[in-house]
Amino acid sequence: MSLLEVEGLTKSFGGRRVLRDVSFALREGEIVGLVGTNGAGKSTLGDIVSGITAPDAGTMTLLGHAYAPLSAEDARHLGVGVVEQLVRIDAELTVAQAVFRGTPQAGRPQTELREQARALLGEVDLDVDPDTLVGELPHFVHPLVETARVLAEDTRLVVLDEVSAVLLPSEVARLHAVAGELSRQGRGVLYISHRLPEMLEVVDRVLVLREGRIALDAPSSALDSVRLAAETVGIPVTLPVRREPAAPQPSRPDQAPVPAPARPAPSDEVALQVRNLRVPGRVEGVDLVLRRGEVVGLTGHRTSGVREIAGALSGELPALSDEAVLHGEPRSLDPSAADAALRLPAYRPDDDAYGVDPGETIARTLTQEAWGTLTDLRKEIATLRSVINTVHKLDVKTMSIRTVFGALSGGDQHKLALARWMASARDVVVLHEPARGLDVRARQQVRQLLDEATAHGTSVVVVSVDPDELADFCDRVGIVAGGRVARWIDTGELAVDAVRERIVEAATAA
Ligand SMILES: Nc1ncnc2c1ncn2[C@@H]1O[C@H](COP(=O)(O)OP(=O)(O)OP(=O)(O)O)[C@@H](O)[C@H]1O
Repeated sequence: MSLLEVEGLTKSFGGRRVLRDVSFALREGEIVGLVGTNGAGKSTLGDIVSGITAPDAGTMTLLGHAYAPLSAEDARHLGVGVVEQLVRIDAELTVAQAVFRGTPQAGRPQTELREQARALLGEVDLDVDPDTLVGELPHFVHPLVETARVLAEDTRLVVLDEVSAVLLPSEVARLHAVAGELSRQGRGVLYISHRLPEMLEVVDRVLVLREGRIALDAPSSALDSVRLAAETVGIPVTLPVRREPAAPQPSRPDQAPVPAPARPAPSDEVALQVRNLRVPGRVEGVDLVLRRGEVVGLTGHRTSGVREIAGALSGELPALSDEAVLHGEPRSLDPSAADAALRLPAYRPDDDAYGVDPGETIARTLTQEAWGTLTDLRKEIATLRSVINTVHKLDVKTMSIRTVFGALSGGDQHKLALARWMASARDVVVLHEPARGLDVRARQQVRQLLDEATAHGTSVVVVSVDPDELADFCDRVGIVAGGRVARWIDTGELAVDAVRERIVEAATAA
């Protein structure tokens, strides 16, 4: 039986029509993937289904009854829950209170909630004490707490909006186990993601949203990630009725988004050398050599020490080393060492609003100049041209450069913030999750930003949970475990898929 039926949904923001006549059905026990480019309208559709946004037109039914939620709370009462990647739970609550907030049990004493919360956290495989304050948890844990909350309610349908974007492969596997369990219980899942290979492992069916419409509705068994990427960006492919298990069809190069060409090899000149890097209790004896123009990736479990290595390089954590040399100049890993401190600039997409005022226009965000102070018309025209070029080059979906930054889709915000940051990136920099939440084409655009920077001699340390991002962007990838780099994977001679597999294998074993 259909759990959810959506008929003719339409939604516009300002003059931009985001959804046009969207119709689909989701059956009980079905896990349906929703993909599309940045700004395609996936979150908008997820928000309508989960009551956060009202459609302009169209109807929905839930288990055969008319369904038109007035708010997210209303939707939850009617049986539809949502987990958003950027959910921020009140820092003052305990984890147990967070799990039960908005449910009939909310307000019960902590002693009563604790054991039930522990069981639910166990279901999402989250080893967190229910008495911990939410403010003490890293942000990536919030969506998992939120998933436990969905389990606490009698939710018939769960919308997972890019929850996997910030998760390690092992954590994604847990999320998939939860989705599988929901499906076995006859509940439905609408799974929004840009991480296509992983998504295809769990969903039964995939909807591709393109130009506001459902451009493809196909069983996952008929797709692979290359075909799905092509469908996402709108290059038509003919789908076989089912996948041939013995002989997978080779993808024709003209069907796939064009892969970025190989980056020129980094120079032999050493940009940064650190010997025996230590962060007491977390990192032990890491040696790092970064050549000029090289992109080196680091990944590992949450407790592996990978974040601490990055924190030591960017001067956020006090650290020790036997030697640290930046372009031949001795440096100190002690952040308080005045002029000699290493303190590499670091970009983090999960910094609140990327350090950008969400109410500021795209134009001002990119120019970082107060308008009205420019007196030279030619300079003003050149500045605006460069803003328009960036918006075009990065394919940002907006009708005007005067649109406020906060109204852009998550992926478009991230692309612009990264472009702004990279414009002033020099020398050696640390990038955390540079492709987080980006569609297949946007990833190539970020790769291009990196290529341009490295061609000018910038060297980059990429810290990431995403094996595809690491395989695609980096010359070498270090798998961190137990406070050390357990293994280096050279990406140069291997196809991206093979590198991805090695990273997943090594990171899972470490
Ligand atoms: N509240 C809003 N006000 C104005 N425009 C909005 C609003 N919410 C969404 N939009 C616009 O609607 C379009 C679709 O946004 P949406 O967030 O649904 O895209 P998405 O497919 O989820 O993208 P991403 O993959 O980048 O998260 C974007 O162009 C965005 O700018």
